[in-house]
Amino acid sequence: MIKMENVFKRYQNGVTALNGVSIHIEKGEFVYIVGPSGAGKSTFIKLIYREVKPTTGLVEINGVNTSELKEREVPFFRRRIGVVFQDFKLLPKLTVYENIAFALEVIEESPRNIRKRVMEVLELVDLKSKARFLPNELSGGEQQRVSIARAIVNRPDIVIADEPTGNLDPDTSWDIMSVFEDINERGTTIIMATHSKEIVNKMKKRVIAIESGMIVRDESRGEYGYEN
Ligand SMILES: Nc1ncnc2c1ncn2[C@@H]1O[C@H](COP(=O)(O)OP(=O)(O)OP(=O)(O)O)[C@@H](O)[C@H]1O
Repeated sequence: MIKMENVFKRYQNGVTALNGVSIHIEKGEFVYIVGPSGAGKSTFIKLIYREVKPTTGLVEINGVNTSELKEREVPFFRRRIGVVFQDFKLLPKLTVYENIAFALEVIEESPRNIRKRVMEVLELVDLKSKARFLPNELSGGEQQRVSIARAIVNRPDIVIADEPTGNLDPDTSWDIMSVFEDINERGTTIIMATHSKEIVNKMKKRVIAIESGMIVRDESRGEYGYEN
């Protein structure tokens, strides 16, 4: 499902963010990406949804070589990938409902289907009662739940999350993690970059550690492995 072979990523300023990465991630896995600041975690995540392309090497997602994608094919490719960010990235003038529906409107789902799917995901993240609220009327954890709902409303095969609990307090972070666990139990692959030692050590999932652009550890029930 996610395959990288000997991937190098060098940015235009000359920084080599990834330095020969090879990895396979299968459908339904839950994977933590850990490592020091600047190690290349975000770059690894961005390669998966084709925010960046490898300089050399192969990145294949759901059988698609991302280097071969044309710009106009990228939106279609991304329909099968949900993305959750540390800073939520909700549209401030749209309600909770509209923020989620937007992801379906752009792919021209029928109004009936949109309503059904939005209500389903709002139920999953336990926010039905706040459907008409604006993002700034919600707590940080609620906003992150909206952004997760938006990421999954297309029923993607893969959800990637870059530091999704980075702006949240510990209790709220655990709520968010249980939402990700629910989504994973329904068969969706989850790839999450995090600096949270507590979360990684408690969850006992696959852990891939990146340092200086290289994979230095890949354990099936791993630990965070750093002091922070
Ligand atoms: N768009 C860019 N242009 C140039 N250099 C970049 C760009 N994005 C990242 N880098 C550099 O690539 C390296 C890896 O960055 P990346 O964001 O992937 O690390 P990270 O492990 O996610 O770090 P953090 O934990 O601090 O978020 C860093 O040296 C960074 O400065």
